[in-house]
Amino acid sequence: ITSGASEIGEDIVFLSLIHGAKICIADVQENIEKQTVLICPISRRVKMKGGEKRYCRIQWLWVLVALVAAFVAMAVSSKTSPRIALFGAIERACPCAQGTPKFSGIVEDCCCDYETVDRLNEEVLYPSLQELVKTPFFRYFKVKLWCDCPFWPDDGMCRLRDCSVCECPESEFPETFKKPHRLSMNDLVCQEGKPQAAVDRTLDSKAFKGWPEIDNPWTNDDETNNDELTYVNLQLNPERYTGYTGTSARRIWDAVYSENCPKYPSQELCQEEKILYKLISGLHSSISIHIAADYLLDEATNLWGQNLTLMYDRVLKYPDRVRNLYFTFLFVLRAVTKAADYLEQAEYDTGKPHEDLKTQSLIKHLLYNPKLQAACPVPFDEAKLWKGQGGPELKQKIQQQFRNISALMDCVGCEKCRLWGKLQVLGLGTALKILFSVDGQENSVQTLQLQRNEVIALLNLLNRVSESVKFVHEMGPTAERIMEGHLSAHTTLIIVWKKIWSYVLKN
Ligand SMILES: Cc1cc2nc3c(=O)[nH]c(=O)nc-3n(C[C@H](O)[C@H](O)[C@H](O)COP(=O)(O)OP(=O)(O)OC[C@H]3O[C@@H](n4cnc5c(N)ncnc54)[C@H](O)[C@@H]3O)c2cc1C
Repeated sequence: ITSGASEIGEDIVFLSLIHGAKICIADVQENIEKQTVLICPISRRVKMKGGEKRYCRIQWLWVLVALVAAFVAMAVSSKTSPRIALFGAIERACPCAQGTPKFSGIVEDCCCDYETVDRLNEEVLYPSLQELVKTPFFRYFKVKLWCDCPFWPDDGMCRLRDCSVCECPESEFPETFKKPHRLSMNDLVCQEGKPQAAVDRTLDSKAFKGWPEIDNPWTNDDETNNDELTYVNLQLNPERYTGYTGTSARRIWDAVYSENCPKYPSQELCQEEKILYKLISGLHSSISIHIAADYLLDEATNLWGQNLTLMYDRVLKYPDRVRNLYFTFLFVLRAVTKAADYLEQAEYDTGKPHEDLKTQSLIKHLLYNPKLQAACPVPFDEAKLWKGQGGPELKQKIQQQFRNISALMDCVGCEKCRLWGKLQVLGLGTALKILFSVDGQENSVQTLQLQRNEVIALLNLLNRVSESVKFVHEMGPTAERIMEGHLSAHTTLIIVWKKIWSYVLKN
């Protein structure tokens, strides 16, 4: 509310709060002998004694006075009716109360509109994917983690311990994934001392039961080579802020963009190159949104939370980046639904029959959801691509470019970023493989063969992008309001805090 108020409004709100605080301080002083500090409950059902009731009544009264004062102040400052001023403020704060959404119509080059994507994501995709990625089959990812950059040496720009993927005891791992005695006792110490960051690095040939060992032509890593590979529990290594920044991170993104799309956004680009750019940009947006959604706000107190300013500065300020995020979402979704027959029949064996059945049923629910099939049956139409003269050559060129992007992931100087970078690039590579080719041939689902790790990467990527789309949809309007407002809530809060502080110092 203070964000809509003028200087006078702030003063009134400030005075009301100070008087409320004064009563609070007096009461705390009274209660000092009892050594208790009372926090007033909102619920009336909480049992309170007479003195406590009185104290809370007075405190809530002052909150009411502060609200009324803000309401009056806004009316005065906006020279309009209090109702309009107040609802103006609420409208800015509440995304659901807003008129035309910023992104509407069909997502470029796709077959669904923004509103449908948001609705399907909220009702079907996000909840199913959240469940799916927690299952034993989808939470362990096989990856070569250490830095093996073919382009330049790793310069270790990782600033926080949160960059590291850490190792933990074998005991938490599904039996079918294990190869006994693979993990040495020396490796068991968690780098961060936090169980939630723990990683098991064992592997086992049984884990590939029922799944072919085939190299993906779109990616650089040889997926059939199990040497030096590590199993990582993705649930324990969330993609979030790691402190990886500066020239090292910048160099990777610059290389990714300049390697593949030197001229973008010039119109000289052909459609296919534009699509590769949009996929990378969409992935980049999604990574930035995850950093913003789970950010280390205060290193000293280890306080994590949302950083809407970062989301605005890196993504929302550039509408194309939001559009590319939605495009990437629909592209990957199309790949998943196109591979539906294959994914339905695949084996999801982790040695836990109950959980494996659940995985199978979640996959079916996702692939054959009636709402999804009715509202967005073909999220992206790949059939219109590679049709022109030189189509096959162009496809090979782009395949090589994507392989180079995949190789660049070995240069990421932060272990956790490398983990998610590799997973998501493999996920995109798998989507490209499903939609476009196996060895440059016209693809048909019948001949499609996927590795277990490719399927894990594909579905985890879809989940990551789904989370980003949801976060943008829900928090984007608030972030924009704060950043684009006349007087930002942040600025107002700072002013009020400064006033409270100077008042405390003076008294
Ligand atoms: C593969 C990879 C994974 C990473 N994972 C993490 C992680 O998990 N946690 C973490 O904290 N950090 C991670 N990072 C680092 C993070 O992405 C940023 O590089 C870092 O936070 C510094 O951000 P920046 O503001 O310099 O801009 P960057 O995000 O580095 O962007 C560099 C430049 O790219 C352009 N750009 C930015 N976004 C887009 C877009 N969506 N589309 C098109 N162009 C764009 C802009 O010109 C921008 O200046 C990762 C980096 C890489 C390469």
